[in-house]
Amino acid sequence: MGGGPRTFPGGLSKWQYKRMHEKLARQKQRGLLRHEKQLYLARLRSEIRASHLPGAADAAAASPDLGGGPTSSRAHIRALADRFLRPGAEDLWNEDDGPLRRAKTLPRTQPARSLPSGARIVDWKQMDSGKKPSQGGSGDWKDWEELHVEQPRVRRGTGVGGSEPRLAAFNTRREYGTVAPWWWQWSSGSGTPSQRKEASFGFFGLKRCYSVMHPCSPHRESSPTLMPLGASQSTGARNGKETSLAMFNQERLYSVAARRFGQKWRPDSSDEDDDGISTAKRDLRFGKFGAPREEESEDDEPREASTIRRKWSTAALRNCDMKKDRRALKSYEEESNDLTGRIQELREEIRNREVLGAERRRYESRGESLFTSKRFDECGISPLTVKALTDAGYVQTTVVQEAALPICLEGKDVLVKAKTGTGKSAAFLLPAIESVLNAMKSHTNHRVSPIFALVLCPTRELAVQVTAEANVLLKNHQGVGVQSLIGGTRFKLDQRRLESDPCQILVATPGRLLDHIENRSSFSVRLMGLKLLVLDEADHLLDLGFRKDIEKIADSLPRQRQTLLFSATVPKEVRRVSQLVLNRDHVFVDTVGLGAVETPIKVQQQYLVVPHELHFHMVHRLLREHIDQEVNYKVIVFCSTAMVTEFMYIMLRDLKLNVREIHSRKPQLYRTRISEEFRDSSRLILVTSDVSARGLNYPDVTLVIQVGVPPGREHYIHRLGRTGREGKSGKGILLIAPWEEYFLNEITDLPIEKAQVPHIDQETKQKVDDSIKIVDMSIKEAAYHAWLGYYNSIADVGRDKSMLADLASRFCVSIGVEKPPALYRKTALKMGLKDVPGIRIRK
Ligand SMILES: Nc1ncnc2c1ncn2[C@@H]1O[C@H](COP(=O)(O)OP(=O)(O)OP(=O)(O)O)[C@@H](O)[C@H]1O
Repeated sequence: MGGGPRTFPGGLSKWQYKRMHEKLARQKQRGLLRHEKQLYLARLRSEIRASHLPGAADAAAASPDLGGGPTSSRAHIRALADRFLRPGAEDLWNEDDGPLRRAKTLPRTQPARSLPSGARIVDWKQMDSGKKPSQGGSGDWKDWEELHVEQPRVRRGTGVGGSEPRLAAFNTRREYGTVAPWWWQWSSGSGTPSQRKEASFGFFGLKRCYSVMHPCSPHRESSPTLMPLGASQSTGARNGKETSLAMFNQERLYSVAARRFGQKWRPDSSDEDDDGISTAKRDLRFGKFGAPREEESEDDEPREASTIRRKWSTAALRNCDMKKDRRALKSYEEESNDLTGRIQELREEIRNREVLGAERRRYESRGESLFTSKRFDECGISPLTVKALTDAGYVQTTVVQEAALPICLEGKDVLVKAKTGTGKSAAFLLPAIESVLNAMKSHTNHRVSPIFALVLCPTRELAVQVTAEANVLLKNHQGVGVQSLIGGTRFKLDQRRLESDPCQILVATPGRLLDHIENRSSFSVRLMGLKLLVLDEADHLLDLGFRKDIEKIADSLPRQRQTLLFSATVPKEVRRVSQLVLNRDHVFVDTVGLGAVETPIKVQQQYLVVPHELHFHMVHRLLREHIDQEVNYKVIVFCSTAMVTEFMYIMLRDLKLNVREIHSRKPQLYRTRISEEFRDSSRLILVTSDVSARGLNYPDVTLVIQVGVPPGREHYIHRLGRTGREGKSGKGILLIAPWEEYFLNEITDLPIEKAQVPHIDQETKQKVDDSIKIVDMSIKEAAYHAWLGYYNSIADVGRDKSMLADLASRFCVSIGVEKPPALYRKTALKMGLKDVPGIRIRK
């Protein structure tokens, strides 16, 4: 394994080194966020303060931008607004920023699942009704067996079973969901909570795009934007088109924001004096967009405002916020030109959005048919590539390919979100090939053979798969090559391969790529010609575990390049950190849609709540049942850790099931061989860990079983996505213990149902118990340690150490170990498990 000359400074082991990096990355992320918040609040404070200083009006006239410094305050506000309010950035909003859609579409009596804007609204509803999501489950598994065996199928969320009181603490997410928005709590006004909630809905329902300025707003309480729903709607845009126009009207946002600080805003001239701009001009600016004028939507200064302003104005940023030079006003013609350009931009944005929306509606109305009517020969890609595509059976584009290809081929940076199994690989490989072909035309230096396109994948198997797909697409292009660079192979061999067979497209895993960058200067030189960088499974690559490596890699690549990010899941945090690699003007292509179900519609999703002690028996039972029903079965069983995977594999093999295993503890050659075998066969079961969760395209998987809670919602979606690919049907089962039900709160928007628990007869139970017995004790011990480490790292579970120890003991029973194996003192210390009852320490 490994093989490369990776050195770990300070004599650290690989794992210590990895952990240290993860910790540093976490700290860095926290620091960045904190810094950004502080900066933002400081800007706001300085604005308010400036407007209240003696002679502020004069000063404002003389020096309208009191921000000064490297970035002016208004420029910073504009930058933030740009980032958070551009079309498609809705998912960057925090839970407490309020609902995303207009209030009109969200009748409060409507069931949460049918609300278009999804989970956020559910939280508010829960808050309203004081209802809590179901917390089923009994404490004792023996009682449970009697109680649950013939339990009728109940849809989750309808409140089944009683909750296990001491496990209620796990429902932290639910608790967060009910916390009032921070700006709301901040409010100094009176009123009943429900009234204030109405007000907040009204505010965001009407002009959510303004709320980025809200933290500094000194007049929240009496602003007309805080009116009840009905009233606020009456001042909203008058028809559908106007609504969308108003949504994109960023100038208007800046203007309103500036007014909130007692200053005026001037489109596209953030640092300029706004004096002298006539109302007529302002009307011209806003009237054409169909949005109401500022005067119509913004209230006068409220009474409480001055008090709050005074309070805030005590914060001082001193001279560093003072603008030094006064800038010249733009001429009227320049203004008009700006405006015309802006209108054009807005029109384009709206058209793009309409096209994508229409495409998505078509996609959904076809019952999630994967393909569009657009053919590859209409996409502007090389005829030789089209020929290769046709040979491979690709004629029509899929939804994501149709949506992403034109933008990628334009050379723009793109972040693409599309469901699992919908053809994202081709959507980034085709632009990569085009980019290479273009670069080769202009490349004249034959001494070094540059790598023009680099694709990063989080796992080795995925990198191998993407390389294979690229090879298929390149088959008619003489002189264009693709290679993979993955861990688990010998570094020297990689080196020789790269030198003897230079490629233009490289598919790599981050760790091994970094080894080459850091240790081979000739390799870094080859990367200097890079034109295109792709991050497949981008959210994972930008996650804490990889981020440091990605940052280092990005630092060693040319800044003038195109970057494409692809994933089936794009959480908010990832949208934020994606700016590490994307340029500011990147496009976000979301073929899933905000509030839409993120999993393939044709995949039936169920969950089973079974005590830990019976998990292995239940997996065997489910597999047997599936094998009986499905002639060409092909099943993937996901386990939480590599060692639990190993345990499960040995047990199932002993039960005479046709089973294979892939996890990180296996040598790479073995992993690749098994992966290929599983891809090409049917009537096979693959037991695996999260190394197989993302991107891997195993055709015709009929069932995915997830044993225990996945680390997060995204993991659940990606694991499930191994079935129901290319628009086919499939089935997913999540097997959890009663205390793991907290996870269901993370996937409330997915169509998952509680399934009837199959009965396990005594004979089957005995058979499984016997197979558990034959597993080697060292594997059981390792599985226990790994299990403990896994759940300790999950915040919802790891918080209460004594409970964790208790649950781990129950896991021990399930793997046939009476007494929990002892931990090394150092490990226990690191995990915060020293002196915790139930945790044994090695002497
Ligand atoms: N235009 C097309 N025509 C026919 N088949 C296609 C087309 N595009 C992709 N496919 C096939 O669809 C399957 C899924 O593609 P791919 O692996 O790229 O999905 P994905 O969206 O990247 O999935 P994941 O999110 O799991 O990574 C593959 O078998 C691929 O060959």
